[in-house]
Amino acid sequence: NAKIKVFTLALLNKDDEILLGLKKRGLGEGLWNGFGGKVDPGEEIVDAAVREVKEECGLTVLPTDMENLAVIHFEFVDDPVILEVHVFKCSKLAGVVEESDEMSPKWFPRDNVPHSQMWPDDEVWYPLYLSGTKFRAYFLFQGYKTILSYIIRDFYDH
Ligand SMILES: CNc1nc2c(ncn2C)c(=O)[nH]1
Repeated sequence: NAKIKVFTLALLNKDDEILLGLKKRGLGEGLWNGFGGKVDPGEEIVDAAVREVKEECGLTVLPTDMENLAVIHFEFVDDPVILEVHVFKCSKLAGVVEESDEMSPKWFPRDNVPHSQMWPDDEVWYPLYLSGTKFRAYFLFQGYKTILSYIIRDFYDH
């Protein structure tokens, strides 16, 4: 009785930096991550991505400037809920970065992010983000720290 929960994840970059947020509560608390969250019922995924960026770091992004990078499915042993994370990247940002209840934002060099304080899967697929390769991926987790197995297929359009 698998149930799919759809999330967004936006990787915002400017020149050679990426904006990450330190999650203050909820799923991924204490980890640095891109900005995103749940997609509301009836909401377009890209619109949810735009909404979450605004809510979590104050920046305004146009839906047309959100580039689809990946769809990643996360399964957790003994948990029927599968997370379907739609990863976007965007480099056309407007507004001023603001701290929110959810996130403490900080700019990092794109090629030097704090992987030891990020989701373990990020280290696996982050090089594809840096090289701009579109991909689909599946990760099987045991708890939130251990990856039991994963598959990465490039160019998820087909
Ligand atoms: C489970 N790994 C994982 N989950 C995420 C991520 N971003 C949002 N969510 C819910 C991520 O990077 N890894």
